[in-house]
Amino acid sequence: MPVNAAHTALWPAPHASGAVDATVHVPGSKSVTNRALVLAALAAEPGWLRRPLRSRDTLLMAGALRAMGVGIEEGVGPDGSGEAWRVIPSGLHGPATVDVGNAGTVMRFLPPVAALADGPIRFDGDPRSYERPLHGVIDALRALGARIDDDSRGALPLTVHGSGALEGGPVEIDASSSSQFVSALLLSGPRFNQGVEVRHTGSRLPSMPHIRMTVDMLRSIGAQVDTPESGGEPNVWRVTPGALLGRDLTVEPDLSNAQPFLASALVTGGRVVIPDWPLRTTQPGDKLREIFTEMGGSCELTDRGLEFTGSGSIHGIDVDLGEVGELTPGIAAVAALADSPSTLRGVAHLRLHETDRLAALTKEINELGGDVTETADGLHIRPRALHGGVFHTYDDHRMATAGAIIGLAVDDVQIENVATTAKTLPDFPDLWTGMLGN
Ligand SMILES: O=C(O)C1=C[C@@H](OP(=O)(O)O)[C@@H](O)[C@H](O)C1
Ligand SMILES: C=C(OP(=O)(O)O)C(=O)O
Repeated sequence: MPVNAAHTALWPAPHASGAVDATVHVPGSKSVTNRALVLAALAAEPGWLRRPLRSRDTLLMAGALRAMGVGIEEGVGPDGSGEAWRVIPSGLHGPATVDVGNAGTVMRFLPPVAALADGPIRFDGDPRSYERPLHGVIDALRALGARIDDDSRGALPLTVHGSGALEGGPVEIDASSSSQFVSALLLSGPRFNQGVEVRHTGSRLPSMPHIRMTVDMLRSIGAQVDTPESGGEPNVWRVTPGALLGRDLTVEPDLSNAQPFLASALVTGGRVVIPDWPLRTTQPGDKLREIFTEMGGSCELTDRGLEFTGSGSIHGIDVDLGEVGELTPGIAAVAALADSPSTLRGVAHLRLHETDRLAALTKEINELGGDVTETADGLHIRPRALHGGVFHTYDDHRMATAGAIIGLAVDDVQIENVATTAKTLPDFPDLWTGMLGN
């Protein structure tokens, strides 16, 4: 394989010379953008998506839907303001090839869409995508009537032989390795002949806010969804078949990508404002208001956005992150700089994320002089004086931002392949140096 210069490049993580005081406009949510694209593509009429995130994961989603026949055009929204995509649904068809990259949302949300297309849709992606769990989606689709060739591995690469429709109906899955299995089946459910009834049979289910996001977004375009929270059975979600409306949706800022900026206020005893922080949201990043407050900050939602202030001290935390697993790398980075130990629990499934995040965080923080140990389902972090060195990212955007957080407080930290932040936040290096006033 040719050596990719971007991969080996080292980015000197800026050291903060004083308390940060900045307003940071964080681009749109990956999870909202990719759900909105799928739902708009399945709708009965065109829709608008304003302020969509433009990053590797969302451009892969848009490219895949275009390959299946969906129109996604650049434009300004109906009110004339802001960048927007106009999504024009059409008869989904193959043959087509989908590159999922290493995007969980693309590899899991699109096979059910492909089952509704007419013709074969081939799915392939980065080497890591072959290792990420997909069996829940594949097995469920087969049980619901789809034909899939996957070389019996239950993983990528695979081909979905769509026949233009899917019977649907009740299905059992074990989604303990990824909530995205549930979201994937629910998102396409309104277009299955019988809708879908998903029953999760595993002992635990991570990332519940992301399932709530799926349900909320389905309901907002006219789908009928019964959930455990709306009086249904525990662990059962039911989507009624029906047409989806074309919507005009403005994407919220990505609150998980706001994390490193908020962390900078904690680490430097400074203040950061994130404009357009939603008052009500299903994004897991909203939990940062609570977690980072417990770790020593304070926050206030004002008409300027979320104003977050660090006190100058960082406290350790004992917290179950099972609902908000994608926040783990950033919390681990802050915890490594705290005045007391931390225990992060409930995140065993992170071993199958972009990289094995528990192993990667342990190794990289320890190589800077830290004292982190892996547990069965998380990390113990005992803060120690850290020193500079190379912080490897393993093609994981959240490892890169975690390293940048540590670099604020520790001299001479170099981030290998900071360009991997393009997965969800291509502007990260510029936003980071801009925030620091460089
Ligand atoms: O549905 C989504 O948009 C996501 C769900 C979560 O996945 P897992 O349940 O696999 O952790 C999360 O970690 C990921 O970043 C985004
Ligand atoms: C786990 C993540 O992404 P994905 O959507 O690829 O699962 C993440 O963004 O932290």
